[in-house]
Amino acid sequence: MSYLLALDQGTSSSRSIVFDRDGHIVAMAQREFRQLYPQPGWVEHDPRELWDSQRATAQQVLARLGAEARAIAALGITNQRETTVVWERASGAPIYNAIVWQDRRTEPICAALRAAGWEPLVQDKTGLRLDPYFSGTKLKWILDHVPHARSRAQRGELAFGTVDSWLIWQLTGGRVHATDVSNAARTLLFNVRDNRWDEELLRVLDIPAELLPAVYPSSHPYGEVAAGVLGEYGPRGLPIAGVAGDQQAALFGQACFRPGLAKNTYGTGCFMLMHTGARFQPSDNGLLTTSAAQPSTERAYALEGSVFVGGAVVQWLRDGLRAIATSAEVESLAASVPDAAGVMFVPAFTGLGAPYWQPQARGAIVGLTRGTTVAHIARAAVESIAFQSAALLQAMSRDAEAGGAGPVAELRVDGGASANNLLMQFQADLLGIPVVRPQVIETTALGVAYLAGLQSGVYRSLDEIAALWRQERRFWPTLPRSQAEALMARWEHAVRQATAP
Ligand SMILES: Nc1ncnc2c1ncn2[C@@H]1O[C@H](COP(=O)(O)OP(=O)(O)O)[C@@H](O)[C@H]1O
Ligand SMILES: O=P(O)(O)OC[C@H](O)CO
Repeated sequence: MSYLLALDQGTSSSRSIVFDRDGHIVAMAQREFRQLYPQPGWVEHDPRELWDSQRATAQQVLARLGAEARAIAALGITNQRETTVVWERASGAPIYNAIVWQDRRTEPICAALRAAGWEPLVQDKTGLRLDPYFSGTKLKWILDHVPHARSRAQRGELAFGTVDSWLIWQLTGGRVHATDVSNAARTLLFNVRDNRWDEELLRVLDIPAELLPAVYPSSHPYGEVAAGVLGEYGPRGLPIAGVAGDQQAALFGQACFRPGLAKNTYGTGCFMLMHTGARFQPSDNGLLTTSAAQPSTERAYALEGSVFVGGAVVQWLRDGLRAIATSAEVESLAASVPDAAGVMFVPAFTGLGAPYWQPQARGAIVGLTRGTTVAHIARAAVESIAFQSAALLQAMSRDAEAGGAGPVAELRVDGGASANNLLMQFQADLLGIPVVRPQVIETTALGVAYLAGLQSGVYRSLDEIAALWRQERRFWPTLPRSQAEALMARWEHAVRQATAP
């Protein structure tokens, strides 16, 4: 029996999961770490805590397996994307905290670059936008603000990495400085058409090339875990064989390998990705183009849209309004009324992401009457997750049609909030296509386990992996299309109210 170990370094916790060859979970451990908010709009992690928490969970699952840990054929790494770490090559010490993807401090840098007319070039080469979300301006900020950082970088003394590179460095005892295409694609520095760091973009952002990691396919022999790093049960010479950004890993774990196959992850935010095949396809509808996980040197792309506040709206009901005690309770509260009675909730707490890109928007609850109860607000909150996701899928479908792909036939779902049946049914009703939940919703970790398994010979083909995908439940649309369209029109009206100056 071959096992695969996936390290999933997420925004709020580090997880390690061991899968068997059929994609079943054998052991799992999770640990949270501190979120640091040094100033409004700033979000940081301590890179040492990311590594310590990740290592601790890996050691925990290995200890749980004991002698069976020897059956682990390979290790895969998947991670929160864009988050930026710079460290000293000699000592391995970070020179600044990790600047997290949510951090907005580099908006002035982005605004200056937009004003100088760089956005079309950036979009054409990277598929991204000039937004603080991505690594490039975060790296520039560190080089601009940490004393001597740029000159030290030019002398080759420093290393930059997204979280995958940081973990690879630690796991290999500082021997390997590398990343994969799906992570490099989120930096603003990587030309996703040619799969290489782009000299012109490096010049525009004033980034010395000496900082950059080597870029490999998502299935690749990255190196071996150094002796002792994973404790007494760490298998000797364990190969790091798969690396991918978490959303691309989830697309892979959902077996979306062909154009038109799409998944939506319902976590704190929502991330919808649709595979678009081997051709770079720009979006005309406010989405990003990104590299999908690439198990070989063959190109693979996806369209991506992110909703900033997804399951987080439920956390707000819990912690802000104190309307529920646990996130799961929202389902019964929302189900206690037949509908939201005309209430629309636009949870634009931190602006709106794709396809609206309205950083100044703020939350709005509209359509209140004397009859409105907390149950209606809870229902509208749950529905807002589906409305935002439906707007993404509409944009994606328009792009897919323009690119010659057929319509999206079904939406595969995962993430914590995909457990909410009411939400999933409403999603299917709005979309007019089936919403399909797999048996394993840890698809991020599963995806990178598959990538590592392809490299290490546990799997021989994508078909073999696709055959392992198992449906747990399918939600069929039941609402007449005219009613769904009327609801979407009311949603768009509410969005306009939330974005009005
Ligand atoms: N039954 C539920 N209905 C709606 N939202 C839920 C439910 N259970 C969890 N959530 C939300 O899902 C999110 C957690 O999902 P998870 O996939 O663990 O997120 P992340 O990976 O972003 O930390 C939280 O925002 C939580 O409020
Ligand atoms: O860590 P998650 O699951 O919130 O995902 C974060 C994304 O990768 C950010 O782009």
